[in-house]
Amino acid sequence: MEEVDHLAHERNKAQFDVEAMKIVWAGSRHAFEVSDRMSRLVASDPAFRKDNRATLSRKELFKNTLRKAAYAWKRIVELHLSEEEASKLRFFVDEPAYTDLHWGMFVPAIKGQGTDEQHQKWLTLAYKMQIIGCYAQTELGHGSNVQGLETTATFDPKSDEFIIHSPTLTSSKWWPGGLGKVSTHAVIYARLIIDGRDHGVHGFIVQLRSLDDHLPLPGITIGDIGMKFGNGAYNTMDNGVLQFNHVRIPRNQMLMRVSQVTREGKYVQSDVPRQLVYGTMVYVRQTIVSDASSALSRAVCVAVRYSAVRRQFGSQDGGPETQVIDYKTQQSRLFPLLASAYAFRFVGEWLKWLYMDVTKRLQANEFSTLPEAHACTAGLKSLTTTATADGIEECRKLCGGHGYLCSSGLPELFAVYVPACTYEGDNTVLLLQVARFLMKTVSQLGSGKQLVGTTAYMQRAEHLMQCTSDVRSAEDWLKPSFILEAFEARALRLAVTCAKNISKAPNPEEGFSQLSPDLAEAAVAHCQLIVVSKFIDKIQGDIDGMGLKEQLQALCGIYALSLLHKHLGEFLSTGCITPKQAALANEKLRSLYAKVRPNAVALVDAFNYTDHFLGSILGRYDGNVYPKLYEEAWKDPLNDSVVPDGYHEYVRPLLKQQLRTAKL
Ligand SMILES: CCCCCCCCCCCCCCCCCCCCCC(=O)SCCNC(=O)CCNC(=O)[C@H](O)C(C)(C)COP(=O)(O)OP(=O)(O)OC[C@H]1O[C@@H](n2cnc3c(N)ncnc32)[C@H](O)[C@@H]1OP(=O)(O)O
Ligand SMILES: Cc1cc2nc3c(=O)[nH]c(=O)nc-3n(C[C@H](O)[C@H](O)[C@H](O)COP(=O)(O)OP(=O)(O)OC[C@H]3O[C@@H](n4cnc5c(N)ncnc54)[C@H](O)[C@@H]3O)c2cc1C
Repeated sequence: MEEVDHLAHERNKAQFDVEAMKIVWAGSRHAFEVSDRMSRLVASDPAFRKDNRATLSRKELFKNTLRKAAYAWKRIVELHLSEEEASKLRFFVDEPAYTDLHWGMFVPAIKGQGTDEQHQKWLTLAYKMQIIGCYAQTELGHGSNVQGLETTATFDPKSDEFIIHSPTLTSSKWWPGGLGKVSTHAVIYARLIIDGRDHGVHGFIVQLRSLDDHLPLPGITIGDIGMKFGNGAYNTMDNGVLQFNHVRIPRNQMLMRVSQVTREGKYVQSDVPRQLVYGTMVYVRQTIVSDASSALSRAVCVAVRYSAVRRQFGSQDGGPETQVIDYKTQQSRLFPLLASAYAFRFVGEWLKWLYMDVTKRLQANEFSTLPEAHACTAGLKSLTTTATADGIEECRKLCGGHGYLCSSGLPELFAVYVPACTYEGDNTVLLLQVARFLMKTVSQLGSGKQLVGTTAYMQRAEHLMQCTSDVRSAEDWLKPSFILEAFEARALRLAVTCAKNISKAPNPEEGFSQLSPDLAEAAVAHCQLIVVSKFIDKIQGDIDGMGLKEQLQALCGIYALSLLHKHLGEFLSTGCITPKQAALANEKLRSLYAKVRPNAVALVDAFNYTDHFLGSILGRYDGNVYPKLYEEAWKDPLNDSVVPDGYHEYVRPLLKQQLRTAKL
């Protein structure tokens, strides 16, 4: 049967080269080709089927994930895939698994905090998956407060070993992914105790399970922590609980790049800053920002395509009804999310560059950019995951009732995504880290210290503290200099106000605590400025292809001006713009929505997602929604029989009783 493209009329309207945009989205032609090849490989292999996840029991679901992970690894080895290809393959398999923690945290923790000898021994095994590792930091009693962890690693000079112990219930490791049922090893974080003295939290490699029969080693109690939010979703992961009862490990299993314990039990701190113990988190936070653009773009792709298919009201003379994407309210909710997906993509690219830069410097023992890398990764992780989780839920609502069906793909996407606001650092806790960095920076203003990187704008504090915007027409709001100045002035003024108020408190810590809600807002303003400025940088760089720049400029304007609209109170109360200028911004925003409207479907096509990856009937490429929704309903196990299980036990007696009552 000939396939009909129900969205062809939308695609024909596009005013830019979609194929060229696919390359901009992917980052380069090479990245596009790898991504395209891997997505097709996964989509065409029935072993990676995922449409039944919501109906499987936890045990079936988990076993299915084990099968897929093993099969994925087999394909990676058979096809000699590079690291880049393998990680794309994993991405398109689209199912959280223990392998994420093995490759995403266990390996990076050893790489970042281990010595050359430790790399030699452990990475060799880990790269071949001859051991499987996880990252066991969080405990039942402490997650955010890493310094509060209670697990102990006590040095025993007699045997040259550490004794790993969980002294309390709250010291049980709790949450690590891959720990519950699969990992053979873990990097665990514990307090280093030597001769009764506590040297704080350090990382140790500990074997948890036998490599022969997978049973926990003596002294180790281990299991899964139970069902999590949503059907399918993150329940493919075995988040675990772990207790140690005086478990001994050799001294050389402490990760010793940052500090060492000698044979004599002497604690030696190297020149490397202690904060490198937190280095794995910096790495993962950076990857989470790119993941945010993937998750948001996926939800937006579904909502845009479906909004173009769905029609409600407005039929005249028997003509077709209005496509819901033509309602201005739909556009004002949907297009800022489309713009955010692009914005997060570009800031994610930049953050990856920043991370690689700081890593190179660290290798050369140059640590000066570490605080900024920490602030940027923490802040952008917080900003993008909050916006993405909220955005996925908004996309579900944008799809009306059908968005609530699992076959829309959106409920599972939300359930699997929303813990990103908590893991790898609670989003509020991370904003307060950014705020500390900002307060330090503000305190250095006027000291003559050169500010660089993302705080360089504060160098112009004298101007930014008193300037008023020169915007005179709606068109002015498209000029990068006007947008940047408004965002810079708002961020700086919020930060300076916080600093002034803190200085009135009895002491800085008390002041910081009292002001923390305002500080979190100042941190958001600073992070939004980073995203806006990186979007502008991207457009000002080399972008080839018919109409691409115009579309990206429109999206950048929508991203910035919709934020301005959302946070209008801050822009007005800090005196960065006037009410008249706010009205002009709104006027511009409306015209940008109109500009994006004919291109909306093509702008989501540029994500190049296969129907397999999207996993959504509403987001199908061909827009053939209704027949497929109808077909899908009949596949539900509840429709296996016409009369449901339980009818004879529970429904029929009820009906009979009502009949009797009726006769009475
Ligand atoms: C299929 C086949 C496959 C094939 C292969 C294919 C490959 C597949 C690959 C797949 C890939 C998938 C990716 C992974 C998936 C992830 C999944 C999710 C997993 C989630 C994991 C987790 O969930 S894992 C636990 C994370 N748990 C936190 O996230 C705790 C937050 N809590 C803190 O992070 C600290 O506790 C907190 C608050 C800073 C206070 O720290 P604190 O108590 O020490 O107190 P302070 O605030 O005073 O900080 C003292 C000074 O340290 C500075 N500083 C602080 N942090 C710093 C830092 N990171 N770097 C530098 N500097 C830092 C600070 O700026 C201060 O500096 P200064 O003194 O100069 O001011
Ligand atoms: C799906 C999932 C997977 C995970 N995987 C892993 C893993 O692989 N390995 C691992 O080690 N951990 C893992 N974790 C744990 C995760 O890192 C922690 O849950 C996270 O760091 C938050 O810590 P918490 O649970 O202690 O939250 P809490 O700190 O208890 O947060 C509770 C509330 O208190 C607030 N709060 C806390 N401290 C402050 C403060 N100083 N100021 C203001 N407000 C504050 C928070 O904002 C939040 O609203 C995972 C968690 C989840 C949900």
